[in-house]
Amino acid sequence: MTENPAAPSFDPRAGYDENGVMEPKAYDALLLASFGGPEGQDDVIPFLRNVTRGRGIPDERLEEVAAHYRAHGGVSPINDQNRALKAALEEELSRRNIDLPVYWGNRNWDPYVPETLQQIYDDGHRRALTVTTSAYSGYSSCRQYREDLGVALRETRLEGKLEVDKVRQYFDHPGFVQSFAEGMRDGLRTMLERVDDTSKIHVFFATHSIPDSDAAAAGPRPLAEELTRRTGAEPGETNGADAYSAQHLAVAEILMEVVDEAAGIDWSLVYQSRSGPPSVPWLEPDINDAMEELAQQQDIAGVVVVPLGFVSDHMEVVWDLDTEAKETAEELNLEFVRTPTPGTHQRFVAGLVDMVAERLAQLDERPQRAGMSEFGPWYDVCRPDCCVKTMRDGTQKPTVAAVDSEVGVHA
Ligand SMILES: CC1=C(CCC(=O)O)c2cc3nc(cc4[nH]c(cc5[nH]c(cc1n2)c(C)c5CCC(=O)O)c(CCC(=O)O)c4C)C(CCC(=O)O)=C3C
Ligand SMILES: [Fe+2]
Repeated sequence: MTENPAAPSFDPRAGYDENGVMEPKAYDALLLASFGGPEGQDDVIPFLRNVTRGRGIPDERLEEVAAHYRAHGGVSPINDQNRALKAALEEELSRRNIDLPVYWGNRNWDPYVPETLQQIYDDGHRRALTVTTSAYSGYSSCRQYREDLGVALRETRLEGKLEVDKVRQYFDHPGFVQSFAEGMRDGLRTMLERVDDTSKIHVFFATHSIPDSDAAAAGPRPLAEELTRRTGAEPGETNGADAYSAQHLAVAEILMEVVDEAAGIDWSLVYQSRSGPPSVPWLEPDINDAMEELAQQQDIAGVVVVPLGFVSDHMEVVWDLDTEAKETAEELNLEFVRTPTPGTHQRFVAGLVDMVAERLAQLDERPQRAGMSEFGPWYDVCRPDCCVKTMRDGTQKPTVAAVDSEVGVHA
């Protein structure tokens, strides 16, 4: 199915409405799609080559990143976290008497997405619903997953045989938000025991930096245009003027509101883990720079870091926050508390299963679509050109789960 991005027409046979809400279907498999990570020293460089495939990241940068993995025995914590999440999803599905087998496939390491799709098909399933370990809109966090699924369907020749849809981005789903809220409560209590003056505490909401151009392309075009207008930003200017940062700011605001311990405490959204050449602008400020500037400007004694952009404690959390940002705090004589990621928090897992259950035609009762911010609940089926990125050779990859998807539909 092809859509004209300028004037999308909605084909009622496609099974979704003009708000991108997909009608329930009889899905017969659930795919947990994640990033993947190395499981030993020998995996580190091949893994990094996979991640940076076709993007010309210099070897020096790969070596720099490799060092973070090397220091942890060449093992990323992400795979064990996904095994635990898969088990938790299976348990929650079974608790609710939902009969849906769960499969796991990664973009960059074994088990890879194409093999997993083949396995799903070989096991006799024909309609898979995907949940990714990524909550926000953007190329890396949404579209790249949809592309990898689209490319995998072509590669395995399962196009037209296996239908693949995806659960919407869930940044403002109550399950995701509540798991952060609980961690923030505990983290702030710990901080308040060390620093008894709230004016000397600052909350940093930390997320993955992305290129400004990816941020500007995140989400549907009309929303990006509206945000740019609303914030009075210059074209290309970010931080609230693009869907990626606006979604984070909206969730941060909700958290500051629902967590009583946060009353009277200042906060800001900061970024981490930037890569790529310095000539390409990425979202700023970096958490370390922001901490230094704050310490210069104000009488500050402690920082609470909420890893708002991350679903589990993977390498970018344990290295860039728990190692580097913590060191910066120590140098500046600041107390440092990093609050938990959702991981396998019961509210988070139940929230993911709610979003799956909403989509299942075989259930008598489906949960309401929930979303706590003005942006949610997000689209089940992405808008035309959502989070688009044109490849270096000028082509675009096939995607699933969007109105302009050509694969993954009509099994
Ligand atoms: C938005 C976002 C998420 C969250 C959403 C999602 O989950 O997808 C995410 C997750 C992750 N990113 C991860 C690791 C890496 N990300 C890299 C590179 C990049 N990430 C980017 C963005 C994101 N990344 C971008 C714009 C690049 C630039 C290069 C490119 O255009 O691709 C590189 C290459 C080396 C480097 O340049 O740093 C590595 C090794 C791991 C695994 C950690 C572990 O092993 O525990 C995870 C979960
Ligand atoms: Fe998207």
